[in-house]
Amino acid sequence: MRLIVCEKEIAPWAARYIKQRIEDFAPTSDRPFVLGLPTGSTPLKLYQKLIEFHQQGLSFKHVVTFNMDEYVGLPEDHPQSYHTYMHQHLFDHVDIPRENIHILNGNAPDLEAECQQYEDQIKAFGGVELFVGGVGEDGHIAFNEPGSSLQSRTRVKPLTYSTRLANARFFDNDLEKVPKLALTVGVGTIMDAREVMILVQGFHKSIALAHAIEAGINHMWTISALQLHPHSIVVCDEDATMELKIKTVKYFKQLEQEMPTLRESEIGNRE
Ligand SMILES: N[C@@H]1[C@@H](O)[C@H](O)[C@@H](COP(=O)(O)O)O[C@@H]1O
Repeated sequence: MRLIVCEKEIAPWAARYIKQRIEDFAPTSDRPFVLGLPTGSTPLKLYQKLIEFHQQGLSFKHVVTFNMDEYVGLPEDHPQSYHTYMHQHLFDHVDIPRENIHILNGNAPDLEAECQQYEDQIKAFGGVELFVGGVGEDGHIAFNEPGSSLQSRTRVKPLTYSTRLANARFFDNDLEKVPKLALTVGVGTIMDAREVMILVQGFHKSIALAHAIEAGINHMWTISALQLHPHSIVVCDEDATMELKIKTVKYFKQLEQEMPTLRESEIGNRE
């Protein structure tokens, strides 16, 4: 695992990394770059940066995206649906073809079939090249709440009280308006990606980050599954490191200083 500690903003590092991965991959229509994407407040600046890069020439024409999750029962055009979020904050501003965009349909008549179809589509594209994600305060990735199987696949998931409380800010601070169910890719789906990059920002995520980096693998902190991934990167700000040992932070910072290369694969034996 790489831990990138950014002094303030994490978006510039993360956006540059994604840009470089897409450019190095040199995607074509026959061999697109398959990118997993998150929602939430953390990736907002990342998307702004990617739009800037697009304005400077980065193309998403041969990028295929799979979003992590979507609420169940929220109309697609609801201001808080992840469909709306993604179009507003990224897709409407770049040259990605509509047919390359995949977001789970939380209004599908058969939700289980919808989830299975999503898994099949990912497989049909040869898997996800880079899955970008955020993390909840309770350590969840996508909507894989505490206690989720670390081998889980895309499925319907009830949201915990704490997640609904955290997300009530997007629903007029009214808990009753926050959906109780979501469709989400599983921990196993994320772990199958060739590379995973998780963004962690703010003091309120520091306990989750400590569980991800220093504690054992535990289904109560689904982010900790990343410890088993051969190519994972956690990009965080200083505030998020507050619960980590000073020694841990120094160690990872030193590693980055000594090996200033962007690609894990080029570093080879570092995991
Ligand atoms: N399903 C999403 C997660 O994918 C996201 O990582 C999390 C954190 O969001 P934020 O970045 O707003 O803290 O929110 C939701 O629960």
